[in-house]
Amino acid sequence: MRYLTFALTKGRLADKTLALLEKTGITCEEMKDKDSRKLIFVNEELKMRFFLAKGPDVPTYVEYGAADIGIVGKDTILEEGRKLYEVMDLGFGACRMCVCGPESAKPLLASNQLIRVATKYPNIAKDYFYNKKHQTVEIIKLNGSIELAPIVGLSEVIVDIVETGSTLRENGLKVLEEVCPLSARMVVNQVSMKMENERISKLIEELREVI
Ligand SMILES: Nc1ncnc2c1ncn2[C@@H]1O[C@H](COP(=O)(O)OP(=O)(O)OP(=O)(O)O)[C@@H](O)[C@H]1O
Ligand SMILES: O=P(O)(O)OC[C@H]1O[C@H](OP(=O)(O)OP(=O)(O)O)[C@H](O)[C@@H]1O
Repeated sequence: MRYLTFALTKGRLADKTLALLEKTGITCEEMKDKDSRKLIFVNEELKMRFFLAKGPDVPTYVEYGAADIGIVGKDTILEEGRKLYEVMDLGFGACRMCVCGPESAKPLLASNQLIRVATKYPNIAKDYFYNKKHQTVEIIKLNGSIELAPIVGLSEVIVDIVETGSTLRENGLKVLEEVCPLSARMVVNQVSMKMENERISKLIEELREVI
């Protein structure tokens, strides 16, 4: 039997991902050691391999077949636009992709004026405004602390993740429009889905039972 390889997302989603896998009996104790610099972990008994990667890299590993299965946020799946199967909503990591800004930016969203949109998600932002048949927007790519942009005058609005709403509140910003709900998803390589159908289907069933 060949090894089934899992690409898991580092950071916020990691602990919940490992906890969920553990509920189905998929364990990898070594992976919990936060001080370890080891990159790949093997469970010989289950014939499975696991590694943690930056979110945007997870769909890349899965599309190329370097990982059979990935666990990653829906935002990253949409942004990366890779060829893969999204097979399951895992429920955790729930948040929303939103257009946010100061209340004063609301009329701009309904006008024909060109607006600047700062975001870590340029493809999601572009698609959203294109589908809304909105006026052309200028997308400004940032890598973090996106809420700063309208405060310092870099953009009129932002497209970003909202979870509790605290970051917006503490910076005098509001949700102006909702783009889509988000959560962690399981994704599968298109060839692996055929070649390893039995093992992957069994895994999906087991995950369904514990979610
Ligand atoms: N409040 C939140 N903010 C950001 N992402 C969230 C939030 N809640 C859940 N998520 C999910 O967690 C993933 C982001 O995880 P994390 O915050 O570790 O990465 P990141 O901040 O984008 O990475 P980095 O720190 O490398 O820039 C998102 O892709 C999203 O699906
Ligand atoms: O609604 P909230 O619960 O406040 O969560 C949303 C905030 O969390 C994320 O930022 P993150 O902490 O990842 O930092 P970053 O902006 O540097 O990416 C996101 O980009 C928002 O800024």
